[in-house]
Order: sequence, then C-alpha cells, then structure tokens
Amino acid sequence: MRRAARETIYALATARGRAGVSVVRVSGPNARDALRLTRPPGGANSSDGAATAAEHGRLRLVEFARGDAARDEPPIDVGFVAVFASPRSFTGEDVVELHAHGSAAVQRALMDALGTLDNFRVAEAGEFSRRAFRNGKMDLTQAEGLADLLDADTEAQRRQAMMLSRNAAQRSMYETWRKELLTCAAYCEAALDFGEEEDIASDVVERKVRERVKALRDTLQKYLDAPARGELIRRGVRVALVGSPNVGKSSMLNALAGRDAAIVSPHAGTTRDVLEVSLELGGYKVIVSDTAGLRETEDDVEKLGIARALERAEDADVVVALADATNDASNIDLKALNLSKKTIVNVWNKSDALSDGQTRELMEIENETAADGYETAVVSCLTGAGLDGFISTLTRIVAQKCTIGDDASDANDSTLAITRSRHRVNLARCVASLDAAVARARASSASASALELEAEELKLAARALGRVTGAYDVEDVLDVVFRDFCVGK
Ligand SMILES: Nc1nc2c(ncn2[C@@H]2O[C@H](COP(=O)(O)OP(=O)(O)OP(=O)(O)O)[C@@H](O)[C@H]2O)c(=O)[nH]1
Ligand SMILES: [Mg+2]
Repeated sequence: MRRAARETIYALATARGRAGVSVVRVSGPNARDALRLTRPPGGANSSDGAATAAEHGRLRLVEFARGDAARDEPPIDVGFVAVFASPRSFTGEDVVELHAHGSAAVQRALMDALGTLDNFRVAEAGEFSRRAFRNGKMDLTQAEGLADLLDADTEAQRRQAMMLSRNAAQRSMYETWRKELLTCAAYCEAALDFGEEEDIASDVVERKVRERVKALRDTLQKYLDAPARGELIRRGVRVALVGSPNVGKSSMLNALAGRDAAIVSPHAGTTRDVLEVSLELGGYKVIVSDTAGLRETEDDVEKLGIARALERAEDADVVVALADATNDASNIDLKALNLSKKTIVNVWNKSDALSDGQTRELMEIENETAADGYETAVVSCLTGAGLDGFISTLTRIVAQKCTIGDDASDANDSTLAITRSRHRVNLARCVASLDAAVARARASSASASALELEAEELKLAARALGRVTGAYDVEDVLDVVFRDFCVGK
C-alpha cells in the first residue's frame, strides 16, 4: 500500500455530502499546480494575482475553474484557497486547500478538475498523516492521538486524545525511558572498553547500571500492572447485564439507553444473542451488553446464547447481576461464574411488585451483600423507581475505573502510558529484556561476555520502547497505526 511521496495527493478533507463548506486538501511537490484551477473573482480577465501570489496560511477569495484551457468557462464555484508552504504545513510538504461549497456536485467537479493535473492522484486512507509522520511532523503516538481525536465521542476521549496528539506527552515518557536504557547500555560498553581493568568494569556495572535498570524495570512493571485507564477511556468501559431469564435485563438495557433497543417480553428466554448499546456516563464511554438469561436448557440456540452471555461477563469491566426482587430463585450464583477482579453490582428489579414483607427481607439481603463488598441497588424498570440511584452508582464506578485517586500527575502518567494494546505489548517486551539483562548480570558478574550480553539486552529493551513512538521498525507498524484513518486525513 505504500506509494511514492513524489506524487501529489488530494482528497476531500471534510465529510462527503451536503454541508455549508467542504475542504479539498492537496499535498505534494506539485501541490501549487492546484492554483491553476483558481482565478480571481470576476473571471480570468480581472486583475490577476489571486492565486499565484497566495500568502502562507491566508485564505484568498477565488473562483474555481476547470483548468488552464477553460479559463472562459463559467466557474465551478466561488470559494477560498489557502497555501501552506513546505515545511510549515500539516504534512511538511507544500499543501493547498480549496474551500468550496459543500455540495456533492461541487465536490465532484473539483476532484475531477484536480485529477486532470499532472502527477496528481487521489490520496489513500491516512496518507496525509503518514506523510506528516515521515516528514517528522509527529511521532506515532501523536498520530494515534489524532486518530483518537477524530473518533472521540465523549469528553474524556477528547481530552485524552488531545493530550496525546498535541503535547506528545506519551512520546516524552517513552523517550525518557528509552534514553535511560541507552545510557545504561553505553555504560556497559564503556566498561567493556576498559575491560582489562576488571575493577573499573565491575564497579561501573554494579553501581550505575544495575540499580538504574532495576529502578526502571520496576517503574515499567508498575505501569503494566496498573488498571488500563487509557485503554478504558479509548474503547469504553464494558458493562455486562447478566442474570436468570425474565428478570428484566433487556428492560434495564432499554432504560439505560433511553429507547427500545432490546425486545422485552414476559417469555423467559426472549434474548438469545448479545446486544450492545454505547452510552456516555459522566463523560466516559460505556458499552452496555444485554445477554441471554442464564439457565439449564436443552435448546441448542439458547445454549449458544448462554455461552456468549458468560463470555461477555468474563470480558466485562463491570458486571451488573440482575435478579427479580419477587423471586428468590432468580438470584444467580455469582461465585460459580469466573468473575474475580470484576466490579459487581447486584440489582434487584421489579421492586414495584414487592409485598411489604418481601421488601423487608430484601433489605436484609441487600445489607448482607453490601457487607461482602458488592455494590447493590433495588429498582423498578417498569416505574423507574431507584433507577437514578443505580445510574449514579454505575457512573461512579465507571469514573473510578477511568481515573485515579488524588495524585493528579500520577493519574495522567498512568493513564497515558498505555492507550493501546500495541503499547502494552512493547512495554511487556521491554520488561522481559530488562529481566534478561538483570539475569545475565547476576549469572556471571562483570565478565566481559556477560557485559556484552547485558548491553545487548538493554538495547533490545530500548528498541521495544522505540517501537511505540516509531523510532524503530517503522515499516511494521505504519500500516497498523494508519489503517484506521479516513481518506483525507
Ligand atoms: N412488574 C415489573 N415487571 C417488569 C419490570 N421490569 C421488567 N418487567 C417485565 O418482566 C418481563 C421480562 O422482562 P425482560 O426485560 O424481557 O427480561 P430479560 O431478563 O431480558 O429476559 P430474557 O431475555 O428472557 O432473559 C417483561 O414482561 C417485563 O415487562 C419491573 O420493574 N416491574
Ligand atoms: Mg432479554
């Protein structure tokens, strides 16, 4: 999919379809040729200079025409043109932006006209950003941040993406760590160079390298062990609604979604498959799954549905275990499910149908389960009673999962260290190499070959970190990072 940057690329930078304005972006060595499609307002014969003398970054009012040959033809549209001279542009190349009216016909006519220019072709998805990366305008973590910003639905996603794309905060974390490792590797090599004097070698390695490597290893491990807040904010906190058939799981999904997303019926076993709804709670993205009711069954389709429900519960960050408040038998045995480490909320639904005696009994059970560390709620999806309380409990849990206690700087750090599985994999690789380095050092203290191997492991560890920002092995990761971009970005 990689094509030469010698070609000039163009694409619609704004969404396709009807809008007030749409922007076509052109980037590459011949980008200024796009100015040949522009002429001063009033036609070719009015005083010249609108296009060719365009000032860097300034919008100029122009007419768009089909090309040099058709100067006397009526214009395609009237709009603005802006020129960003290399290297002061998004891609680092010469960039020209054509701002026209946002209609399908104008967009098509402009794109067709650009297609007639020599060495021009339509951009591939993410190609502008890829060129920006190649020209050193951003590193991979910033490119990922930009992709996240384009995808951001919630406030927390937007904030995190801005931090990644603008401040290069993630890059500086990884670069600091990488430099530390390269420094340590350099000490090892320096010790090797003075190898004849064994004392110097062991002294340097012992004091400087080992302590520093161990400290860094522990720091990185801390980030790996910390809850994956950055990832959670990006992909959303997963909440699974599980319970016996007919307890009101689908009713709860509909109540949370504020619409009839799932079928509700008095027949036990109505929901067979997993149904997902995305919501925003407290500024965070939440994905709620309605699942098939759990019970013994001979029905093959229902069995499949139940298997999926259990899988969903295991994958979820929060499990909402629903039961029918009027029916003790509807409580599921949570211990039988593999839900260790999950946050569990016990919800008793249908509180509207409780007798006074049942209400008292339920309150006792509620107190017991709360004492066991579970969150609890008593609600009625039918009347809406208790739902506000339940939703604020859920919001609190979601916010806790996405943020961290009091130390704000620590919160930012641990949220930013890992925002994608790509980062996690490389961080884990780095820690593995550091462990290997420590093991080498321990196995044969300060012998020349051990030092050499130790330096090698440290460089491998540094390389794993470099992969995150794009300092190494760029070709392997480019397609992964840029594949999610749309055409025109
Ligand atoms: N009285 C009362 N009935 C409710 C309440 N919530 C749900 N129901 C009824 O309970 C029945 C089952 O509701 P569903 O939401 O379909 O239950 P479910 O847990 O999704 O059931 P399955 O998909 O079969 O597992 C329906 O007839 C609902 O109208 C409630 O709060 N009070
Ligand atoms: Mg259902």
